[in-house]
Amino acid sequence: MSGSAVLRRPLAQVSEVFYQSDSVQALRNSQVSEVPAQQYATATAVSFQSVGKVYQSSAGAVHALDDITLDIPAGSIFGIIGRSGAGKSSLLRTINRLEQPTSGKVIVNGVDMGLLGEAELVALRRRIGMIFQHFNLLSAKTVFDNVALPLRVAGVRPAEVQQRVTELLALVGLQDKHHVHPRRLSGGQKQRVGIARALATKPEILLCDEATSALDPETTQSILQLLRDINRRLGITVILITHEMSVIREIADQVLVLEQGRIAELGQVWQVFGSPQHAATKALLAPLQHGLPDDVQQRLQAQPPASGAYEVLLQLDYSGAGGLEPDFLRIAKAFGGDLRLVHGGVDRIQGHAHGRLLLALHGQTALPNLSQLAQGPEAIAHRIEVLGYVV
Ligand SMILES: Nc1ncnc2c1ncn2[C@@H]1O[C@H](COP(=O)(O)OP(=O)(O)OP(=O)(O)O)[C@@H](O)[C@H]1O
Repeated sequence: MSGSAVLRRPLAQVSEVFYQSDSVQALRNSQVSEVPAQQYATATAVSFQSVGKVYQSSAGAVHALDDITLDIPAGSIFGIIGRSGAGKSSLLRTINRLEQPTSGKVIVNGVDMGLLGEAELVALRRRIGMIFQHFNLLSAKTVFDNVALPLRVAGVRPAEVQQRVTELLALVGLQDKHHVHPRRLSGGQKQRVGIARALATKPEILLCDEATSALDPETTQSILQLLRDINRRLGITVILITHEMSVIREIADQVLVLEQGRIAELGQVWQVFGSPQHAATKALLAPLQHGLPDDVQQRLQAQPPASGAYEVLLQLDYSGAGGLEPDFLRIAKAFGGDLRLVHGGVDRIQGHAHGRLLLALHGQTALPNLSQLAQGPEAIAHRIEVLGYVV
């Protein structure tokens, strides 16, 4: 049996004892072989069908989720983003039924979560791992015992617990920390323990609740790299919530933008980043954009000065569509040469160039037709705008 075959076992078998002796070998196999992406091309890991959630609070009813309908492809990394209170946690927690929807259905690998009895739910939760912003480790237990806990609760034999935990700690790079207590670990190491623990029962889905929000940027990168690795090597569907667009840009395939409990935007990450439609998406993307630096802003004039030398400040935007990338030779030709790069940058998201360049054009009297330069096969950018004039 291949590793991926074990990992993709249908959830209809939720009442079986999940952990089997072949699982360790399966994990080992799956660690060395990448799972072909096409295997998951049509499968759906989670299907939300008209999901609504209303909390009753002393201040009245809170409509946290409203008519959420979407599918999360199996084997993908799916990001959920939104401002504080948008409903991210509520939605994520309906997947393992930590929250019950008030209306609608959540279908996990074909199983209607709302129909499961308690025993089935316990078994199913072993197939859905979860990691948390504050790690939720047991401080009195060692790293080994934290990771072993879900296996022991599931009745796994000690020899197998030993073997599996050893493998998992090697997988997350903590092979030398078996007997250390969490208080002696860094934040990133604690999250690695959390990830190992979440993977202990060989889940098909990993839920990440602001998993990097308490970490510094460098540690965030290493945890995101680990999550990407787990997704690719083990074929586990990763569903993460975050309030940071940079996290989405780094690892997600698709992104859902929630706003006041509703779907504001949903799509491939490069498309949503390249052409954000909703005000909430634009606001979330703002910190990542190369806005006008203050010193340039202060010198910017709406009209060219009547006399003397000046520069025209141009903004060129790249949305990722059609394979169009900044080509400085063509840009210089289009504007007649005398250009300098003032500010900006381009990111590659899922192979698409996305970003913004601010260029200062010197000594120009007549500009070319900007809308023509942003159209058709000869386009030099997706959008070109004159921001003003700098003396
Ligand atoms: N148990 C609860 N009782 C009452 N209201 C709740 C409860 N849980 C969440 N809410 C409310 O539901 C809405 C959505 O909350 P949720 O935590 O899902 O949003 P979020 O996007 O995860 O927010 P954050 O980023 O701040 O964690 C908010 O208005 C919140 O106050």
